Amino acid sequence: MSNATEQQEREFLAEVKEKLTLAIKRIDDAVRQFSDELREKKQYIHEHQSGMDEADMVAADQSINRMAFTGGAAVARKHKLLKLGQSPYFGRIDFINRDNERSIVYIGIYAFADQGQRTNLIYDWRAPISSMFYDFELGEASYPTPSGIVHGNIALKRQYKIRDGHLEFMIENDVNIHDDVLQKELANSSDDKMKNIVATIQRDQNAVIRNETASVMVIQGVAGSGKTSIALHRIAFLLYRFRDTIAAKDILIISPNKVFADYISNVLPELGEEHIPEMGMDELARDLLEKKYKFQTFFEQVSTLLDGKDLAFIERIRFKSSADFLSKLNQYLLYIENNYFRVSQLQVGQTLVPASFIREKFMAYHRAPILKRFPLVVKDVQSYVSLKTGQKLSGQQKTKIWEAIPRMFTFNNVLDLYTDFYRWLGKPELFKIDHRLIVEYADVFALIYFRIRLEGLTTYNHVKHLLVDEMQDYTPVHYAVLSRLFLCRKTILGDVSQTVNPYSASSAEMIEGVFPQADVIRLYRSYRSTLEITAFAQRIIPNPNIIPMERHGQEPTVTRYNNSNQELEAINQLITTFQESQNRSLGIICKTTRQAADTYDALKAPGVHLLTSESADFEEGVIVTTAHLAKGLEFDEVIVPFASADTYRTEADKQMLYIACTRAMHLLRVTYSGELTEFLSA
Ligand SMILES: Nc1ncnc2c1ncn2[C@@H]1O[C@H](COP(=O)(O)OP(=O)(O)OP(=O)(O)O)[C@@H](O)[C@H]1O
Repeated sequence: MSNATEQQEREFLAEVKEKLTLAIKRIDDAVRQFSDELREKKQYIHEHQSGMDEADMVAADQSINRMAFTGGAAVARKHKLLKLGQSPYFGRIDFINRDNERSIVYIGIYAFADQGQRTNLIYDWRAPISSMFYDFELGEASYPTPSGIVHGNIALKRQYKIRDGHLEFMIENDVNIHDDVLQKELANSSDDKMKNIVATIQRDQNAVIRNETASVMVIQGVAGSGKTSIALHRIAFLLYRFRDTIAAKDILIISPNKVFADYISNVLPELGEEHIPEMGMDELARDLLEKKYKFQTFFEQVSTLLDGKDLAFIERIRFKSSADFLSKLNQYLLYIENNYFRVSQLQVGQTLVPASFIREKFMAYHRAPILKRFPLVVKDVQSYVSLKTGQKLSGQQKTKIWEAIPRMFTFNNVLDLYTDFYRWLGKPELFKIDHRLIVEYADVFALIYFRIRLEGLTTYNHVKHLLVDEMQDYTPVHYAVLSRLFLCRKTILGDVSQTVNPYSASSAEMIEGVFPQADVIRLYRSYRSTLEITAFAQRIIPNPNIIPMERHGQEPTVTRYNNSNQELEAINQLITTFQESQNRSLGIICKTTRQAADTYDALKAPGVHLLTSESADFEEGVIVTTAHLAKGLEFDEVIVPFASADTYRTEADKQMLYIACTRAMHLLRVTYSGELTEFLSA
């Protein structure tokens, strides 16, 4: 790039910064004025309160609220401008349209306009025109607008890295794009929160982020393909694109655990959006079962699986995770509707209510959940009787009808019907409920499904977009529940290779079976790990379709120690080395909760944290945890201890090992004593 060009760019940056400072000052002045006015107004009301009637008070209140709201919006705007001051923009395209008009489009996290000249100095990355930055190189380009597609040419394309207001570097994209900047971004060390990727969103990712039409979008992406990042950017995009109809509070993220929720909590605020409501699947279950049943959590189910080999337990899980299970549940519901309402004629006083009348009414309410039809049928029977007799019913007669009708149905509570389902199926052994009445995790969503179908549950109508991460962990029954409760658009993402329970994993195809209208997107490029780490993880679970980034680092190591004490000593050494390095996060990822707790106790070094299913935050530094909890997270360095044949034996263990290794961005070390697991010995 010529010196003159660079000079021009530096001048432009200085000008933008100056204008930002001015805009911030204007906001400060306005906020000061607001708060003065607000104070005066309050003072005035206070002094004149006695002379004001109800209407005056309401009007005064409203005007105060309005002022406070405007003041709040000004403060939020200032916050954004301060952020822009740190890094005003990251890209530029010069677009020449068919009328030969040139638009210079600088792109940043938010838009910023020059008030004086009424021009846009910086465009929001989500603006229609900004999409060309991600979608095109130099030459022909186009972008969609509400009034049609605009065609033209990109004459110039640049990328910038501006940090703390200083231009660190600038790249002219004449040939191959993005890669330099992307490489630099990926080489950075990771802290305790997920980062935004607006400056380097890739083309296939951009298509997912900006998709406006899909009612259900299923993203199957390999480890580190940016699924979670993309889903969050998609939310930011939708909030921008549909800002008149969707607000942050209308979105719900269903996340696997609190730590993950904490880990991703930064991305949307960084993009200028408010915090999005979030909920765990277990939390949702607790809500829907209204504390009527106690149940095993998903985390406990996985721990039980990893601890031993209870074949019957596995069999129960396997069956209840199948699409066949869902269809059997549906068949049973149809069966009881047709067979369990055993009507007989009912005598009320002198009147005989014919069985056919009662059945006909029961069937006529086919839109209502079965257990909710009885009160409706009762009302009809009452009307029938009073019409026949020409008299009002006595209290006794009413009671008789209220008791008799529900009794015609074989069962009238959900748990009894659910138990009966297994009898009907001829497999009563598939339902186990322990003496403390704790329901197994595999039954939880089936029970909820029964509640929905038999009793009806209110839907989450206020939610306008649902985001479900780690889709592979949920079964057809989960999705049947979600689709009945959330009638809104959905983004569902995950990776079938990263399941923590191989007996209940769902693929994109299976989810497509539940949502036939879904757009299914597959992502194969992996960004997180160095090529060496990705190649290493491929030895555990090969995926010929994965496309690793051309980013190199140290070859992962597999080291044997004579015993676990020596192994722990070596890990202690590695922690010291890490603490002296530039890297900011180190994950020591074990298979089981017990191993993680023991390792943590044995290490007891300062700055080492234990992450459990109870933890709420993801802390920077050294973290000891399990593969299950580390799923979705990433670390600069990862140590996978105890990788012996004893620890990693089963299919479930293999998955855990894969998840553990794919958490590493730059450095991976595997340690063991005894014999190495067969999953790594090939
Ligand atoms: N376009 C991109 N530019 C810069 N970094 C990216 C890009 N896409 C992904 N990344 C980075 O790759 C890493 C993995 O992203 P993310 O965690 O979203 O992937 P994922 O597919 O959800 O991973 P996993 O399923 O393995 O948990 C993150 O560090 C993210 O910042």
